[in-house]
Amino acid sequence: MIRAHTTPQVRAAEADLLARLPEGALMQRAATGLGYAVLDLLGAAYGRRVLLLVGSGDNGGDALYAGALLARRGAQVEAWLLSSSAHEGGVAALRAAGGRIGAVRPAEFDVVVDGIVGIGGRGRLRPGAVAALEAVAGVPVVAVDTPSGVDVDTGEVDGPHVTADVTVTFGTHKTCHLVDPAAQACGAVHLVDIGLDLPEAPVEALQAADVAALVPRPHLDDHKYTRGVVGVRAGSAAYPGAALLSVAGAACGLAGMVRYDGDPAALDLVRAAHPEVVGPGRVQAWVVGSGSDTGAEDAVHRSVADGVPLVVDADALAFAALARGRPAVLTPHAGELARMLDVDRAEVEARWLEHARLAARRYDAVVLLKGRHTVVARPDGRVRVTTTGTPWLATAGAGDVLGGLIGSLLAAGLDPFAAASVGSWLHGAAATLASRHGPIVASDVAAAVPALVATLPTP
Ligand SMILES: NC(=O)C1=CN([C@@H]2O[C@H](COP(=O)(O)OP(=O)(O)OC[C@H]3O[C@@H](n4cnc5c(N)ncnc54)[C@H](OP(=O)(O)O)[C@@H]3O)[C@@H](O)[C@H]2O)[C@@H](O)CC1
Ligand SMILES: Nc1ncnc2c1ncn2[C@@H]1O[C@H](COP(=O)(O)OP(=O)(O)O)[C@@H](O)[C@H]1O
Ligand SMILES: [K+]
Repeated sequence: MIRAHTTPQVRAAEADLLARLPEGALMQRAATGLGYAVLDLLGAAYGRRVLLLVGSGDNGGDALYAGALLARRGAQVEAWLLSSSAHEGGVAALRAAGGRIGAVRPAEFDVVVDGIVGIGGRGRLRPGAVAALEAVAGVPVVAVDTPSGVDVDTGEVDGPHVTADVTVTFGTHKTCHLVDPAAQACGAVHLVDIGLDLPEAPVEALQAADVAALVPRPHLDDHKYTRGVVGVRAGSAAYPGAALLSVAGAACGLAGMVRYDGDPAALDLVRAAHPEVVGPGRVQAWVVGSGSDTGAEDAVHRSVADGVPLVVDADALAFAALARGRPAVLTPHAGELARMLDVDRAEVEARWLEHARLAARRYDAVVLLKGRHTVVARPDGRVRVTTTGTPWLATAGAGDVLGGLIGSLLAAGLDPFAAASVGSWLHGAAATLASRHGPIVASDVAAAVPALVATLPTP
């Protein structure tokens, strides 16, 4: 599991550790990890030209000590101090190692180390820092802890900021490493363990081993009904394709059986494509809404009346309030969530975390906000971010497959938060598997799920 802690949590853990360690030891751990990460990116130190952008705080201190490490290995290291003060020990260490402090010609560097500001940043980047970023445009950047200019604890971005190739963070991930738009500014994120003892994290991201432990697997004595039956109320005469794709997601083999309860003409198409699918009957979870057209409200009503967990997608999201307080997963994209909350889509896309949490609280259900890094929020504010996937997944019908997949996990007995986050992880990873860097369509994603599940580590 990747865990993202808040700045106050990190500060508290840092204070605890600082009290037990010799002075400066924590920064040395951070700077050493940073120095080796820069070395990795450069391939070698000797003769390489490194520019440090140094702010007044400990973030700049990390950059200076890492610069000293690189200078001792033969790199030409220069520091551009952006503030009237800088970490004194770091400045002395860089000087002692042969690094230079002062006037720089930015175009000539192999890498820029962004030590402008880390978890101590407040508000927009100052003009001096913005000018420095403009001067080094085009040079690869390693960000220290966080890309300067992004909001560390929300993942929001308001104004100029660093766009890094690599971000080296310390002790734990922060929200900005997972949640867009800030996550897009991080590049590859490397975590350096500095020994912090941290509490439970409010934001996390499942990894393959976590999914392997959560994904339902049949027991020796299972039969199809004990594995769970998922029902699909999606598609209509106008949109039969939505029925096919929702069923394709539900019929990836993770539940024991799939029922289709919708338009008769769509049922014929569903049966032709998925002969194993049966008609209406008792289920352990419903998937409602995609392509339901005018039938969405009735479908939500009947599914809620059944008392089993449900996925509410697409057309049915307009009636999501009917599922309030039920075990439910609502699966809007940004435009749909904007309508559910009566705000502009741009507001949702600027503040993913805030809006996913707000909707989860307001609808008293798990809300899965679809995007590049999908955000899954519980009513109590706990969040999982999906980091699997590929931009090729932005294709019509991909959301229908996701709804069906999550429904099958609900039917198999996962709670809504687990079903949504595991389903989203599998969906993204299946898309990557199917795509192999090339185009895919929604049905390819569903077709790749069984092979993907087979590659998961055995828990
Ligand atoms: N926590 C840990 O466990 C460990 C933490 N470590 C490291 O410490 C870092 C945190 O250091 P920190 O607390 O000194 O704050 P930091 O991010 O350097 O910034 C503060 C200074 O920036 C300035 N400034 C503020 N806003 C600004 C803006 N918008 N635009 C421009 N400047 C701005 C402001 O300056 P001032 O207002 O004084 O001019 C303020 O003094 C952390 O990210 C990690 O790298 C590791 O070494 C070891 C383990
Ligand atoms: N840029 C992107 N990178 C990765 N995944 C994306 C990106 N854009 C969208 N997605 C994913 O693609 C899917 C699109 O679903 P949705 O918007 O509901 O489409 P549709 O309604 O056509 O099915 C979602 O799972 C979403 O998370
Ligand atoms: K930084």
